[in-house]
Amino acid sequence: MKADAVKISDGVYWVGTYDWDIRSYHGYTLKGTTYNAYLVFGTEKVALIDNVYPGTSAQMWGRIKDAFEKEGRKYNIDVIVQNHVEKDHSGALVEITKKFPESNIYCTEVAVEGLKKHYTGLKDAPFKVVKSLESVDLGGKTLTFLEAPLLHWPDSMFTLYGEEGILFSNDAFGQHLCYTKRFDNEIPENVLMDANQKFYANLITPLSKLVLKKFEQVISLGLLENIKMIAPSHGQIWTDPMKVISAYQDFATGKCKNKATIVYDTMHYSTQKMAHAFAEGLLSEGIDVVIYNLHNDERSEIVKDILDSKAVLFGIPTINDQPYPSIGDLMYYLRGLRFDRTGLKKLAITFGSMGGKGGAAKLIGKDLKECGFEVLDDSYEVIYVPKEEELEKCYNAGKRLGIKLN
Ligand SMILES: Cc1cc2nc3c(=O)[nH]c(=O)nc-3n(C[C@H](O)[C@H](O)[C@H](O)COP(=O)(O)O)c2cc1C
Repeated sequence: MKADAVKISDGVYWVGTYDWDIRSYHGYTLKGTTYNAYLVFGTEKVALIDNVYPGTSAQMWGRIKDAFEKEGRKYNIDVIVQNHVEKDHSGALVEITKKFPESNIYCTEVAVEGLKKHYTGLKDAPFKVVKSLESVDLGGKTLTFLEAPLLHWPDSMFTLYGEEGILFSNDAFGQHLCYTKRFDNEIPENVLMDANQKFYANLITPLSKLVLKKFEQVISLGLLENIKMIAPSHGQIWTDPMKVISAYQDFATGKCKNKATIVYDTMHYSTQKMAHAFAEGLLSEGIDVVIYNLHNDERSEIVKDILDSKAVLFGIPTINDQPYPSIGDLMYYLRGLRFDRTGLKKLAITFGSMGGKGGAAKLIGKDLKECGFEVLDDSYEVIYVPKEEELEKCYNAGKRLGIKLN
């Protein structure tokens, strides 16, 4: 198909694809995303950095053809860089190697194994294993590789086009957005930063310590000041790298807003009344409050707000001697994300309505401790519909928490 390449710098083009229709990706809700691939034209060689999700490659081929026409160059890719194994960045790799059998695939040693496990067509592919600070010269343009194990998979690496200071960071610094403009400053800033936060919360949170280590390494190698642009594999390209780097530093060190997230579910609206009373108490102390109802809202959005909240309040009624089960989905997710990996524990309060012995609030309090939260109180349980004085107790508890957070 015919599709235009987007020039992002001298001899560098975005040749990725729009996925307009995707609404859920490994449980992450989104309204479309982009799979960003980039072509870098040196005087001698041409490199393709990352590629696209299986089934979307027609767009990419259209853009690649367009970029070659724009540059007036012979249609040949010499260097294939695969920063990460995951299918949304490697789905066209077999096609690419078939079209350009003379080209090498530059990736980490771990990536070779991962790619072979994903694609039988790569059994005898011409891999070229690279290590940190090894380079390939394209002629006037140098690509330098930086291994980034576990950021976010064991195979991950970054590629730096040194002369122009463009960091091809793959998933790091990405956002699931599907705008038709490619740069950060071409879309509303709040939308960009919100998408960045959601991406960090869901994919990078458990890696916070590694993020800080990687920043230290990049600084000690003197690379940071050279980075003028960050071109991730999803969403917008950062022309202001420090904006996203400082956001990552804040997230990775557990810096929070004066904010609390309340998450609840309810069968007959009693727990909801309690949630609203806690919210009013927090608001009376000037704390920002975000409320999610587990019946309507899903985990990938909820954790975005937990990320920069100092406290989280969980309200769950008891059913069959257990917490209402919708909390289980979120709880398993929190257990993996481990918001305390920053070294700081978020405060938590649990509450809920019951009809008999109750116990849900205590049970989820125990689970939350195991997930790395500091549970302040797990005893706010009321029988059936909360009375005015019981709601006042919730309000006062919210207020006390607000004072603590200020
Ligand atoms: C199917 C069912 C099972 C329940 N099991 C229990 C239980 O085991 N222990 C208890 O204390 N309450 C139990 N309850 C009572 C609820 O916890 C109670 O109605 C509570 O007020 C519901 O809070 P909500 O209005 O926020 O949904 C049960 C309710 C239902 C509908």
